[in-house]
Amino acid sequence: MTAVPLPVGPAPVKRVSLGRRYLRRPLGVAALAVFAIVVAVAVLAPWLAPFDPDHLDFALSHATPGNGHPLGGDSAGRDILSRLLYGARTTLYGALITCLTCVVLGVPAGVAAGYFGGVTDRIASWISDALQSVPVMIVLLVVAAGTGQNFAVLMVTLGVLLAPGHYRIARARALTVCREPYIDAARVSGVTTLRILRTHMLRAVYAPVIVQTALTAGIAIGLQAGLQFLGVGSASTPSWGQMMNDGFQTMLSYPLILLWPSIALGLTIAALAFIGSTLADLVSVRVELPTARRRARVRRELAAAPELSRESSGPSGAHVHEVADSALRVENLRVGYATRDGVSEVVQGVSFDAAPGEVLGIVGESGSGKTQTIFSVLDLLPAGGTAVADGIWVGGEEVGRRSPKERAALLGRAIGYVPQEPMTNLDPCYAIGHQLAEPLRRVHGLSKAEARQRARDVLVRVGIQDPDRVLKAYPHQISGGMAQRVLIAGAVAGRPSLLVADEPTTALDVTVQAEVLELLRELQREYGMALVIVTHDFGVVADICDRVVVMKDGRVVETGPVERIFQRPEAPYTAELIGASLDDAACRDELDEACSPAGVRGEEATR
Ligand SMILES: Nc1ncnc2c1ncn2[C@@H]1O[C@H](COP(=O)(O)OP(=O)(O)OP(=O)(O)O)[C@@H](O)[C@H]1O
Repeated sequence: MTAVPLPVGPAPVKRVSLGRRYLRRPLGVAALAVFAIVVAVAVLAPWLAPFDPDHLDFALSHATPGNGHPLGGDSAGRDILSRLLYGARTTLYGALITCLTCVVLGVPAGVAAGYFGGVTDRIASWISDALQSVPVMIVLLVVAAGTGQNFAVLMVTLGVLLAPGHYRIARARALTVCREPYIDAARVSGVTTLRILRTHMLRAVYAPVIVQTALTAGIAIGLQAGLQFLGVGSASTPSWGQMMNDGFQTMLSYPLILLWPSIALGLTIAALAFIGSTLADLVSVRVELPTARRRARVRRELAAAPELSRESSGPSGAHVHEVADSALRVENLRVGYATRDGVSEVVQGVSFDAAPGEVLGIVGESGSGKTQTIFSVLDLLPAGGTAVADGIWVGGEEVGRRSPKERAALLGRAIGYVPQEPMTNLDPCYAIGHQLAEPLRRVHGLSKAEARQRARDVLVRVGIQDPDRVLKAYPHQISGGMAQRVLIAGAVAGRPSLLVADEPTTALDVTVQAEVLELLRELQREYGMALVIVTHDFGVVADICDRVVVMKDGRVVETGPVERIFQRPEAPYTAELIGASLDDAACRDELDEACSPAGVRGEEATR
């Protein structure tokens, strides 16, 4: 196999600017090129136009292309090419006025409504709704009649009528951003409201506003042409809408007169629509989903890695049980992400196992690869992540080579999962009862009544005092500790043989942490499950684990029984981690106890 160099550890993420990402989209680049040509034509029209656009030459009336007039002449005998070039000026000038009006009115109003809420939001939203219910064309015709067809006033009016688009986008973005902790932090540290609005809020809305502006420009150009087609606007100013009106009169006998302005209008509106949708794609999709080819490349490179150097990237960790005796066995697991510089390998040949009835802790500092390891076991790696392993066994059966569908079928049946953040893992739109009963019905085929009863029973089992109230409650109506109990109830409701818990206590306060750990231990004993618990805290390991796998930089640095690891850590990194946990949790009795030889829990460290 060819040796492929792998950068060890995750490569730093390079921020690529919106402009550079845009230039990688061929359709977007083509649209931008077309629009740039229209802009250049509009600016350079006086130099490019071969004739005065209003010069009448009756011999040119309905003339076909040729004789120094590449596009021929219109009904009144004017050069079509010259009028088309000058028409681009009118079109873009009108679109510019409309877009500026939308941005100036819609964006500050939307940001203020989202940020301040209350009366400001109600009034601004009411005005926006009212403007949206107004028939645009009729209002424009009335304004045209009332202002002597003043083009600029018409375009400003159109901007006012289209401003709700910008308002809604800015408001929605501001509503999300103003709840972010960094905005609270800015407020608390005394940053003025004006500065928060200017630096944080406006920066957050600029990308969607650019997208909306591109789309609005297309709409404005279309409506403007419609008005000119109806005869609104100065007859002495060349415009594409007017030219279309002229061509429409003689469409059957001289179709070319209608064709040229239609092409110009169609191309410009299409270019703006493609620019808008390319930008929308770029600002809304942050994660690039890997193609099948990219995935295959990562897989090939990961598979090639062990042959490079066993010392630097070979398997790490060890097994202590036979495959048939293990609830979980992972052999030489590698996880990689494709980056511009090659594959970034975030888990590098990790091996470990856990027996039924055993509690295995996977411990390590932040970024050591714990979550990536267990997500590979669950087949829940984020988009872009690829895992390869010599084998993953659950309950003695090899599952690593099964299809994604078969892997998914293990979740909720053979494998239960308790996540880190209880609140974000419960859907705020559904009652707890529904969220617990639904998987039992879908996965285990229970009837509605049976699923509800099973959900109630597990809630009682995880220590919820008033299960009937909790079944009817929505996530925001229960505490974080209760939410974690609910998730534990959901994870064990299907009676799995393996329970995986990812930092299950990190988001909870200290007293609730101890209760949740105790509950996990009890359930694990009662159901005879293997419990694999991911944590960065040796206190948690001391509390409930039998064995521990210590990870650093995507590799296993040490594996062993908890008592041995605490008393005689072999790797200096393990000793460092234990020391840090002791410093952080000076009053945690279990940790002090585990570290003192006298405190060994009776059992000898036999493995
Ligand atoms: N989607 C991703 N794309 C690229 N790299 C990633 C991705 N997710 C995680 N990583 C990288 O994988 C490495 C291991 O991450 P992992 O989440 O497993 O760490 P961890 O040990 O669980 O730490 P923590 O407790 O902070 O989550 C990290 O350095 C991270 O940068």
